[in-house]
Amino acid sequence: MRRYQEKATIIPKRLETSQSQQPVIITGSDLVGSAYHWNLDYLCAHLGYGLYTVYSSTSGKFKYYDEKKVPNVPSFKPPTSHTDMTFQDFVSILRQKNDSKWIYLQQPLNDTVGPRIEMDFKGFNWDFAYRQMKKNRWGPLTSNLLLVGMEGVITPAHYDEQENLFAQIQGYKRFLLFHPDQFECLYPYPIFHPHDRQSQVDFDEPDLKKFPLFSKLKGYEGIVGPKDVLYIPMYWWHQVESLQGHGETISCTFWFKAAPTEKVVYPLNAGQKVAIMRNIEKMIADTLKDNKNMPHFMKTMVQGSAD
Ligand SMILES: O=C(O)C(=O)C[C@H](CCCc1ccccc1)C(=O)O
Ligand SMILES: [Zn+2]
Repeated sequence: MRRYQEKATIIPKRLETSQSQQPVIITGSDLVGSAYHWNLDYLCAHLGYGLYTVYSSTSGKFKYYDEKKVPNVPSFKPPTSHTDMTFQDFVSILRQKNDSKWIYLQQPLNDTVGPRIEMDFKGFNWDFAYRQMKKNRWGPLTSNLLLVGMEGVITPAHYDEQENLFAQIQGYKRFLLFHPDQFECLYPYPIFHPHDRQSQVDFDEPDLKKFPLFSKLKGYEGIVGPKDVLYIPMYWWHQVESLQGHGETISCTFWFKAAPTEKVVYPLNAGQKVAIMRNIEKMIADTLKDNKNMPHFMKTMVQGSAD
């Protein structure tokens, strides 16, 4: 956890998820056992010639942004660019070792893949995946994202709105995870901002004047290696780093929709509060139309009610 807090809680290792929406590193699941032999050469030979989205960054950090929201912030400067290319082209750029250029392939697995990859994909331990889905009452599986990163790439702190079984195939990734109730310490961007769901705090140079509560952050840390599966509960913040010295990383995510909320039980849990805050923020943004008034409007709303 380096400078972020004195000591992190180590993410526990288990044989499967527990029903408590807690992060665990699952060992021995063989969730992607049929892909343990995946490496760059094998993927080059068998992925076929479909196009893959490859992000590039000058800083090694790949802060996700929603292109559809860029018009909302005229001054927004995208921190990464992306192009679509064949996997073969991606690997040849990767092997040029041009260290000023950081690249990161992030592509949902689709039916353009060759027959060998399709066979490997069919060979995933789907029983295990569906057992976790049923046990935790998640919604349906939505997508499998193939991630191939240079060593050293970082995905800065953000949260996703789906449950995630994150399978590591090659290389090592350090995860920092933070419970949704650490919301106040991570200063998310406004919902209308392209960096919605991302933290405004640069973990390497935190501006503690602007983000004082960041120094109160308490989190979990875990390193996933080949064959490990990390359960990232929905709404949990996470930052991911491909560790130097272990070569490029290959991962595959299994994203599931949220469990349908049957009866709302009070008190609400932290994730439900995030969902409600997001809905309210969206309604206000839609009503105000002009996002500039948002901060003042919300401050007035809160301060006006202060007794
Ligand atoms: O699996 C996760 O949730 C991660 O954050 C893993 C992360 C890459 C995420 C890419 C991504 C793209 C668009 C939206 C959300 C995430 C990594 O491994 O570097
Ligand atoms: Zn994520």
